[in-house]
Amino acid sequence: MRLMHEIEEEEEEEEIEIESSSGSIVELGMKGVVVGYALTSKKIKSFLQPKLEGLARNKGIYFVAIDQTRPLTDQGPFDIVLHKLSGKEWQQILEDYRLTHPEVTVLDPPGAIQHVYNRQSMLQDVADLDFSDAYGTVGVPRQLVIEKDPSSISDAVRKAGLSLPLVAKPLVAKSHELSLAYDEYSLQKLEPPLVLQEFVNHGGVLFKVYIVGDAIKVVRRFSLPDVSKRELSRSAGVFRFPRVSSAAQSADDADLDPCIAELPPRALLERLARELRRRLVTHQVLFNVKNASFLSE
Ligand SMILES: Nc1ncnc2c1ncn2[C@@H]1O[C@H](COP(=O)(O)OP(=O)(O)OP(=O)(O)O)[C@@H](O)[C@H]1O
Ligand SMILES: O=P(O)(O)O[C@H]1[C@H](O)[C@@H](O)[C@H](OP(=O)(O)O)[C@@H](OP(=O)(O)O)[C@H]1O
Repeated sequence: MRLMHEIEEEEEEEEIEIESSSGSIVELGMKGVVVGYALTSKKIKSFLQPKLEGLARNKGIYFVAIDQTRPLTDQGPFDIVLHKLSGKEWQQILEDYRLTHPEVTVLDPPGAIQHVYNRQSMLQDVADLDFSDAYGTVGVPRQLVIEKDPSSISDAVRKAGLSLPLVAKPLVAKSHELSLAYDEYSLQKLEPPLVLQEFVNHGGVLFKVYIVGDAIKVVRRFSLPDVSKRELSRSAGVFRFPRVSSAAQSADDADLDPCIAELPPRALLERLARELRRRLVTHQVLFNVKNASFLSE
């Protein structure tokens, strides 16, 4: 991204006109920041809302839709390319564009996304943190990656010594996709590639932490309730929980026991954000924090 003072110094630069996503022609002069976006229609609906566009416009930030049927280099000029599309062809287009336009910030480069899309590589960074201080500890639940062959799962689980119930998540992250397997026999019903994690009782509440730059925002969400030994012994099967802890599950205003409702200490989040930012080369960090009982394990 060009810095404001650099833009101001470019005295000879011509004013440019762009068509904003609302369709109106915008004269940018020398001060605007143009964000070209390539998003799914789902993401446009959830993210690019009129309120955001208005706020951004007031700050001189303009969102411009990228036309995927035309070469990227023929569009813009952009200061930032914001995208959430997958596919090899699109990745190649972005990589080529980054080479010819090093002055443009691509959010995020395909290589950096691959790293956080895959739950194994993403969680490896967390496991490597070796993070423990006065405010708590951070770790990854005991887990196992199953690449293929559902019939081998129960053997692999036994060998790894994982305890039931087990949480199953697609290896390549798919938001809010989650299943819970209560018994060994049912494990063969799961669909690899996936990550199997020991279920961690956490009081039915979790904290979702959003970090962009120096800004940290924590929200409280309802989660899966604790599983007691008694319940485990009486339950069998695989249960899907596709929307667990999604935005509709907000517990921000719920009247909860302070023991489970207390937000994670700010100092812990700041340190965690700092550490992860060093390791994950993406521009945004988003992670879920279970409550104090999880952190103190
Ligand atoms: N090992 C676990 N033990 C207990 N509950 C878990 C465990 N892992 C995940 N959960 C529950 O499932 C939810 C989804 O967790 P997951 O790690 O799959 O996040 P995600 O799909 O990456 O979420 P998002 O896309 O919302 O960031 C968590 O919010 C939590 O409620
Ligand atoms: O609303 P929160 O709890 O923050 O969860 C988000 C997930 O973390 C994102 O992964 C979702 O985006 P994708 O569906 O593009 O992965 C995102 O989808 P959305 O942009 O359609 O709302 C959300 O589901």
